[in-house]
Order: sequence, then C-alpha cells, then structure tokens
Amino acid sequence: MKKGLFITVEGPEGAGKTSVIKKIEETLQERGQTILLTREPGGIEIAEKIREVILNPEHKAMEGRTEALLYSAARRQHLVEKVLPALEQGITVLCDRFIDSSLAYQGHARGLGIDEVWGINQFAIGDMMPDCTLYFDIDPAIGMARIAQNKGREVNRLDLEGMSFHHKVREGYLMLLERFPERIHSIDASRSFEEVYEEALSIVQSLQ
Ligand SMILES: Nc1ncnc2c1ncn2[C@@H]1O[C@H](COP(=O)(O)OP(=O)(O)OP(=O)(O)O)[C@@H](O)[C@H]1O
Ligand SMILES: Cc1cn([C@H]2C[C@H](O)[C@@H](COP(=O)(O)O)O2)c(=O)[nH]c1=O
Repeated sequence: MKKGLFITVEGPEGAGKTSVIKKIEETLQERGQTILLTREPGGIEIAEKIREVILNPEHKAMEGRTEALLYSAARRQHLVEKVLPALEQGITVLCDRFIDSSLAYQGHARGLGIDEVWGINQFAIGDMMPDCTLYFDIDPAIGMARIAQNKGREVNRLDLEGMSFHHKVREGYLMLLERFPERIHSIDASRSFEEVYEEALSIVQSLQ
C-alpha cells in the first residue's frame, strides 16, 4: 500500500533537472526529512545495465520500438525494486524522469505514438502514476548549449539526435501538459539556477 509521495521531474536535455533536484534533496535532508532521489533509466543495478545498452552511442542500429521496450523494462524493475518499497515506507521519492520521458521522446519525437507507448508502459507500471510531475521547460537550443559547456558530462546516444528531434521532444512535453494539467507543473527553466530551484522547492513543499 503506497503511503509516500511520488514526484517525478521531466524536461528536455540540459534543462537543469538533475542539478536542481540534487539541491532539493540536500535542503530537505538538512531539514530532517527523508527523501529518496533516484533516476531513470537506472537507479538500481539491472536498470543501470539497461541504461548502458540504450544510451551507448555505438548502438546506432537500435530500432525505435526496441528503445521504447528497453526503457519500459528498466522502469518496471526500478519501480518494483526501489520506488515501491520506499513509497510503502512513507518515504517521498523524487525521480529524475519517468513515463512522461517515454511519451515525449519515444511516443512523440520518435513518432511511435503517445497512445502506443502509453500502452506498453501501462503493462510496466499498472496504475503507478506520479502524484506530481515538475516539468522543466526550456528551448532545446539553450539546453543543448548548457550541455556543451559541461565538459565532464558524457555524450549519450540520444544527445546525438539532431535539433529537430529535441524540438519534437519539447513539443511532446507541451502536449502532455495539456493532457495532464492537474499532475504536471511547468517551470520556466531558462531562468537562473536559484529562481528555478526556489520554484521547484516550493512546489515540492506544498505537497507535503
Ligand atoms: N538555471 C541554469 N542556468 C544555467 N545553467 C544551468 C542551470 N541549471 C543547470 N545548469 C547547468 O546546465 C547543465 C545541465 O544541467 P543538468 O545536468 O542539471 O540538466 P538535466 O536537465 O539533468 O540534463 P539531462 O537530462 O540532459 O541530463 C549543467 O552544466 C548545469 O550546471
Ligand atoms: C526515462 C527515459 C529517458 N529517455 C532519454 C532522455 C535522455 O536523453 C536519456 C537519459 O539521460 P539523462 O541524462 O539521465 O536525462 O534518456 C527517453 O528517451 N525515454 C525514457 O523513457
């Protein structure tokens, strides 16, 4: 039986999600709150291994449906092995990407269809939708420029897609915002780190 809050964070490449939620985790821990920060694809050994397969830049032959199925397989294992046990203990889970990434990237940008990708993900997650999703909205040109400046970051297979793919990812997210207006909160991620962090933190706190 789920008791904790399940919060997911979404957005195009370089929107600042990972940096902001790391700081939110630190802030909440300093305040004595227990929070589990995790990510997709990954977060546990099996899913990290699937991540390596999906994101390896050498795997240029990977077909769209294979990609979608691998993301949903990693999601299933991560959900049952890590997310659900934490939620059952009443812990707030903050997850860097979840189903909306599959809907925006594979469903819309890859052209597999949002409803089709929704279908395979229902098999993977059942009714375990997030309580709240923070969507970091950014022009992909700004996001990709931020990534290019971050020399320590590994370039993955999805980063190598052309700009038109990244614009379609954002378009997909904007469609999801219209479809799930109560669950998804949009944050203007083109502002300074502090401004984005403050808004994201205030949303997370308002849920607790
Ligand atoms: N508001 C901001 N303004 C400018 N740079 C930022 C901002 N937020 C984060 N950055 C920088 O942008 C880069 C990408 O940030 P981060 O890795 O947090 O993004 P992300 O959304 O998790 O990206 P991805 O999903 O592609 O991994 C990092 O170098 C980070 O320091
Ligand atoms: C969960 C999920 C992710 N993706 C893409 C989005 C990114 O390009 C990578 C993950 O890298 P990050 O640095 O950890 O953000 O995978 C996707 O296409 N579909 C998904 O379901």
